[in-house]
Amino acid sequence: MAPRVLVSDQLSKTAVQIFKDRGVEVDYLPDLGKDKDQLLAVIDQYDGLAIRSATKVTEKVIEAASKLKVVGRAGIGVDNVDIPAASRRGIIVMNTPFGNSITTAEHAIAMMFAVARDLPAADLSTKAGKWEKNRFLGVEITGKVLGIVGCGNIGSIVAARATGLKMKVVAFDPFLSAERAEQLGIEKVELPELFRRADFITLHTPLTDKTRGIIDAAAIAQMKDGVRIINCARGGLVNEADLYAALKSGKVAGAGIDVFETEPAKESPLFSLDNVVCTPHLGASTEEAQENVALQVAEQMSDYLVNGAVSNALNMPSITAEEAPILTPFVKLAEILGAFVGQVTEDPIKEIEILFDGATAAMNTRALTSAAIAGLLKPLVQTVNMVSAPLMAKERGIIVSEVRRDKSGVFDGYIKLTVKTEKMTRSVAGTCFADRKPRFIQIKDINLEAEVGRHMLYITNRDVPGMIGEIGMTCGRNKVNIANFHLGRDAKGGDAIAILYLDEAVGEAALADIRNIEGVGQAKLLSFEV
Ligand SMILES: NC(=O)c1ccc[n+]([C@@H]2O[C@H](COP(=O)([O-])OP(=O)(O)OC[C@H]3O[C@@H](n4cnc5c(N)ncnc54)[C@H](O)[C@@H]3O)[C@@H](O)[C@H]2O)c1
Ligand SMILES: O=C(O)[C@H](O)COP(=O)(O)O
Repeated sequence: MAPRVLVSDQLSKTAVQIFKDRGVEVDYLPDLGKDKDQLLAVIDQYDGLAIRSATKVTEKVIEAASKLKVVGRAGIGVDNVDIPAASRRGIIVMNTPFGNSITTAEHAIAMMFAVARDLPAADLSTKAGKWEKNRFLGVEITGKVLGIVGCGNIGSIVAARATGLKMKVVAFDPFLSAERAEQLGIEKVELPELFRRADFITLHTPLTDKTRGIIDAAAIAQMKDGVRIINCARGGLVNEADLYAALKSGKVAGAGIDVFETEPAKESPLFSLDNVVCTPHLGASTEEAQENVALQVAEQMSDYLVNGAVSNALNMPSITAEEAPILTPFVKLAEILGAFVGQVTEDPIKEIEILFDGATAAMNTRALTSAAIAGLLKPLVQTVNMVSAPLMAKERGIIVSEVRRDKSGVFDGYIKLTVKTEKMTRSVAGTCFADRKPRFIQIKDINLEAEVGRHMLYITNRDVPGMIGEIGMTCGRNKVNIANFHLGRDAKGGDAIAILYLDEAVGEAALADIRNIEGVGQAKLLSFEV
């Protein structure tokens, strides 16, 4: 059945055409996202949800979305999506990190000019027939210091535009390297210095616990008298009450505000001030940006729903369309290795080490690791998948580590999973041959070669004569047909394992009979999604 997507925000119709062209059914209901009850009522019908900022993807929406696999944000900010809740349910959240950056940077620059020259107030006054030539005395931006808080995609574009306008740019961003600052022709400074030196301040950070209220009364007190502040990033970065007070007192000469603490912002004390220019979250609203983000989100979501390719996901490693076919059998293998240890290990797992040998070391190991953890946790949490697995492992305090190494044996590449509990360490290794089918190649450091079946019996035993016959006869007596029987041992007469691929699952009685065979240690029925 074709996957089905709901577009619940005002996206360009380009998205609809792309979904259709890619074989995805699509319902275009661009106002539905504003009505949370309606969204809750229909969301269980969809595999994908394409949104902008008006749709709030809350934990409640995610709980109701029984089929949902992907949320696609046509834009950058995902603060309207409960990502931890989505991750827990294995739903990928993706955005389009670059599609509207230029447009938003241009809006910040437009705001700066509008504030510097009182354009909206002058426009209103002129249209009212007042011709107040003496009322509006602006400031030049040439030669002024622009302080950029947050110098990522948008902040960097603003920096480039501002230096072109002959401003002196200083920036505060903990992740801005000295080389990048030099490349941009700007000065990297700490926040207090930026506050002290800037004539204009523009914000381009996400809203996080650290950035909330980054512009408040205490910050404003450190600024130059007559500073002008622009916020085209997120409401909440600026404490609006503190900004209002500073605008009233004249400490802040003007502000350009595109985003508000509460949106839609239908009322605000800021609206009463002439020296504030407000827009209704229009940063990304140009024809070009909206085409870009709609096209990109529809392609990314279709790629995922149709081919399993993942790009720009915020809660899962990327898998490109090119690597998806090569990676898929190894994702399955990693999941099966995880499922093996998850089923045979009875004590709580403390640590997981995933060794990527040879060709597998050059693959997308983050995706493979996620798949291995997902397989391992499945016996405990049925709903876990590659998206939710790393978070769930973390929540359970399991330490995960990856090791990559050059080809070390006869196989071109293999994956080995080792888990540690309080009491023991257990490992399993596997590979995929040219037929793309997963095989176990080592269990508990004992070499063997076993295909993976839906139902398997895992037996540890002493290496004594007659064991194969005993196990075979016991299965036969219990009417269990063996499709394949693989053996391995560490030394003659030492520890051995048998792994049997069965036509159907064995019952408890048969398992008890096998456990009663002289020399058998563990006997466990395993099942794999193959
Ligand atoms: N108004 C709009 O319509 C509109 C449009 C697009 C984006 N946005 C918003 O603009 C913001 C920036 O977007 P972007 O694409 O440039 O994001 P980005 O991730 O590329 O850049 C954000 C930068 O902020 C920096 N940062 C994080 N915490 C910081 C802190 N405490 N102090 C200083 N810097 C910090 C990061 O290191 C990063 O470099 C986002 O909040 C996004 O949602 C708004
Ligand atoms: O984060 C973003 O991309 C912007 O805030 C744009 O939001 P919008 O798509 O709702 O205009």
